[in-house]
Amino acid sequence: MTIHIGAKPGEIAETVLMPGDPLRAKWAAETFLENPVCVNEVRGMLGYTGTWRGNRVTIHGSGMGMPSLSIYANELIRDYGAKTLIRIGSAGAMQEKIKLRDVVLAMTSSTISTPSKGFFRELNFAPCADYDLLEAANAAAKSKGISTHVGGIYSADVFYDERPDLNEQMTRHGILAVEMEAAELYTVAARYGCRALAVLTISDHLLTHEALPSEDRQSSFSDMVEIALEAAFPSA
Ligand SMILES: O=P(O)(O)O[C@H]1O[C@H](CO)[C@@H](O)[C@H]1O
Ligand SMILES: O=c1cc[nH]c(=O)[nH]1
Repeated sequence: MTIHIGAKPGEIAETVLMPGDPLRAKWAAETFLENPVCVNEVRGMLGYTGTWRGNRVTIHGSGMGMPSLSIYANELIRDYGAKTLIRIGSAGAMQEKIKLRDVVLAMTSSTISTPSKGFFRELNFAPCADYDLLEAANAAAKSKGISTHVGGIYSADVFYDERPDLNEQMTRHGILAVEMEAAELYTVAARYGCRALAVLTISDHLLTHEALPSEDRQSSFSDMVEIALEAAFPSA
């Protein structure tokens, strides 16, 4: 057990899928895993371990924002031995060509700040995805015919953004989408020699102001869960 995770030693798999929403962890585990067992309920941050095509997988919530994700990623890696961490999140599109329900694979993520910024000091560390995971996820998405975009995203610290000028610059520089966790996931994974990727579903559009109705969100997330599992276990 750790301060934030109640799982016993051995109850967390080396491969962990991390949605922001703990109820998405429950839904994904019950929908995609065989024999899912709840291994964490501390603070309502649900985590489940089961198998997918014979491979052990944990699906564990990260909470919203980089400080929350950082707590869970650190404990999953340092205390439970997680080696591959794949975020399965929602994101807001920042390019016209990207549509609702499209999938974005984050090659890298720009930020104003991450919880790791303090010790990087003057260095602008460039968080990046694990290449093998990225390539496998792209192949899985293509084989399913899912509309997918690969490139840079923005991990924001705030959901209610007061900097339209900054968003304009990111759109201008090709940033695909905004979410709130990937940069810290990539940074913590890099620190401990782990593999990480963010697979994102577009839930709303910053340019067109369209949004998925809340009742459609969960069903629209199936593609990204399947892509994440196939990326983690490409030969399964
Ligand atoms: O759908 P999740 O994974 O929570 O991700 C996105 O949704 C939340 C904001 O509504 C933030 O966590 C953002 O990154
Ligand atoms: O962080 C997020 C997630 C979805 N949509 C947004 O605009 N921001």
